Amino acid sequence: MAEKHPKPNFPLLEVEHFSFGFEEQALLKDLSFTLQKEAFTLVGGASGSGKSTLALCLNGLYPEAVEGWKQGSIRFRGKEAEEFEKGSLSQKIGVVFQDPESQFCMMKVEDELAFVLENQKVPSSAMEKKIDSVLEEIGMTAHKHDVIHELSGGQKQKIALASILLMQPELLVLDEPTANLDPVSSVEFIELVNSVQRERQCRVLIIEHQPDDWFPLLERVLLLGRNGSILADGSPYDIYRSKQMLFEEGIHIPLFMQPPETLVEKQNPDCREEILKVKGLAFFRGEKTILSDVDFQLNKGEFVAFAGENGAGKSTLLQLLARLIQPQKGHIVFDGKPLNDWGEGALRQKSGYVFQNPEHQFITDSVDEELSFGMLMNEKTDVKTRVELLLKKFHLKEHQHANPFSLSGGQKRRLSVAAMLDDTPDILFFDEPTFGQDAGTTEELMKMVTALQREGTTIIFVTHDMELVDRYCGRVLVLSGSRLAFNGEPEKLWGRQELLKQARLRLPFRKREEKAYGIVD
Ligand SMILES: Nc1ncnc2c1ncn2[C@@H]1O[C@H](COP(=O)(O)OP(=O)(O)OP(=O)(O)O)[C@@H](O)[C@H]1O
Ligand SMILES: Nc1ncnc2c1ncn2[C@@H]1O[C@H](COP(=O)(O)OP(=O)(O)OP(=O)(O)O)[C@@H](O)[C@H]1O
Repeated sequence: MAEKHPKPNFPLLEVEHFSFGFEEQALLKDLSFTLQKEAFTLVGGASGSGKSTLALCLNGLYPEAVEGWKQGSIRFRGKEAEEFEKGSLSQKIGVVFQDPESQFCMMKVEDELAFVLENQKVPSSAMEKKIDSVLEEIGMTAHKHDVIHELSGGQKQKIALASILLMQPELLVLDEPTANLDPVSSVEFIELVNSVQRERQCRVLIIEHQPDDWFPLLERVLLLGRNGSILADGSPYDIYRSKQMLFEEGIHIPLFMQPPETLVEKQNPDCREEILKVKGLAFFRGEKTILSDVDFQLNKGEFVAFAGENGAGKSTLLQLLARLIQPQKGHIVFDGKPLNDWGEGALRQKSGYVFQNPEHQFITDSVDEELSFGMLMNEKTDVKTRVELLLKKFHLKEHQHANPFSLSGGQKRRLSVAAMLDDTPDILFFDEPTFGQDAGTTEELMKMVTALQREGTTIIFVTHDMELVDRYCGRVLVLSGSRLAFNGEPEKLWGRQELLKQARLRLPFRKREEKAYGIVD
C-alpha cells in the first residue's frame, strides 16, 4: 500500500540528549533515540521511570503546561518541538492517555468527536462524514449517539482512540491502553490498533508493563530505567533475553520467555467458618438491573476473585459487600451478623478497601501521612517504623514527602494498597490492585497479600488478570448478564469454554499453551 504520510528526508522523531524535571529533580535523563521505520515500539520500564512523562513531553504538553524544565531537544520531521504552533504538535503526535475518561469533554460520542474537529477548524459541513468514517474504522458506528459514560471500558477506550485518529497523527502514543479492559476487549483493542496502523501507515508507541499480547506486533523495545534514563533499546527478543537486568529493574518478561511456571500452591484453607453470606442480592441503577439473585458464601481465609466483562457489576458487588452502597434487595451477613447491624468503626476495623481509582482514597497531602493516617486512627504504636517498612516494600521511600496526587499511575496504586496492608483485617477488598504495576511490585504485593491470607484474612480481588486468578485464587466468581454465572475453582472455570466466551474472559497463558499443544480439548 502507498505510504499515507509523505517521507521527507527527516526522521519522524529525534530525541536528543533530552532531560525533563521539576525544580532540582530530573525525571527524564539525557534520552537519545530516533524513531523512523518501526511500526510498533513498546516503551517499558518500572513504575515511575517516566514513561507517561515522556509521552507528555513528546506531544508538547510538557514543559509548557507545568512548571518544569527541559534540556536537549525533541524534533519532529526535522523541526524543533517549540517551533510548532501551540497545539499543533499534539495533532501530529497523538496521545491516548492512561485514563481515557480524563480526555473527554462532551457527554455524547458524536459531540465529543465534533468537538475535536471544531478545534481543528473543520467546517461543520465536513464533520458528519469524518465522524462516520472514523466510527466505522473503529467498529463503533452503532454508538454514534450514545452517552459516553454509559459505554463499557473497551468502548470508551475506542472513542478515545477515535478522537485522536481524527487528527491524523503520524505518531500514535498509547499509554497503557488495555489496563482497564476485560481480557477479550483487550485483545480486540490490540487487533484494532494493528488494523489502524496498517491502514494509516502511522507509527505506534505503546507504553505498557505487560508485553505479552503486543509482542507479535513489536519491532522494537525501549526501556526506561528507574532513574529516568534509557536502560535498553533494541529488538524485542534481544531485550527480553536479558532476564537478570529485567528482574532487577522489576520489568515484566513475556510469559512465553519465562521458565515454565510452577503454579503457586494455593492456600485452600480447611476452615469452614463462614465470613460472608449473600442471599438474593439485587442492585439497580434506575431502570437498569446491575445485579440480581446473587447468592454465595465465603469462608475465612479464602482468596477469591470476581471476574467478568467490563460493566458486569464486579465493583458494584464489592462495594455492596463492604457496605459502601446498599442493595435494593437481599441480605448480607458478615461474620455472623447482618452487615447493616455492624457499627461503622467496628466494620472499618475488620475490613479494608482498595478503590479502583486510587485517587478516591487519598485524604492527606503526603505519602507518609497517607500511610500513617489509619495507624494513628487506630492508636497504633511504632507508627514511624511501620510507615518506613511500607515505604520500603512498596518502593515509595523517595516519594515519602510527595503529594499523593503527583505520583505516577502505578505509584498511586501502590500507595492505595500499602495504606490498607499494615494491619491484619478479617477481610480485604481490592478493586484491580495490580493493574498498571510493574513485575517487581506485583510480586511484592502478592507476597504481602498471601502472607495476610496465611494469617486468616479473607482476600477478594476484582480483576481482569487471568494469570493472577490462575496462580493465587482458590475460587473465582464470574458475573455475567447481571447474575452470578460461575462460583468454583479456577481450574473448573478453564474447562467452561462457552461461559468464558460469554463473560469475555480468556484462558491463562498456561492453559492456552496446553490447548495449542493439544493437551486439553
Ligand atoms: N456511579 C454510577 N452511575 C451510573 N452508572 C454506574 C455507576 N457506577 C457504575 N455504573 C454502571 O453500573 C454497571 C456496573 O458497573 P461496575 O463498575 O460495577 O462494573 P465492573 O464489572 O466493575 O466494570 P469494569 O470491569 O469496567 O470496572 C455498568 O454498566 C456501569 O456503567
Ligand atoms: N506533577 C508532578 N510533580 C512532581 N513529580 C511528578 C509529577 N508528575 C510525575 N511526577 C513523578 O515523575 C515520575 C515519573 O512519573 P510517570 O507517570 O512518568 O511514570 P511512569 O513510568 O509512567 O509510571 P507508571 O508505570 O506507574 O504509570 C514519578 O516518580 C512521579 O512521581
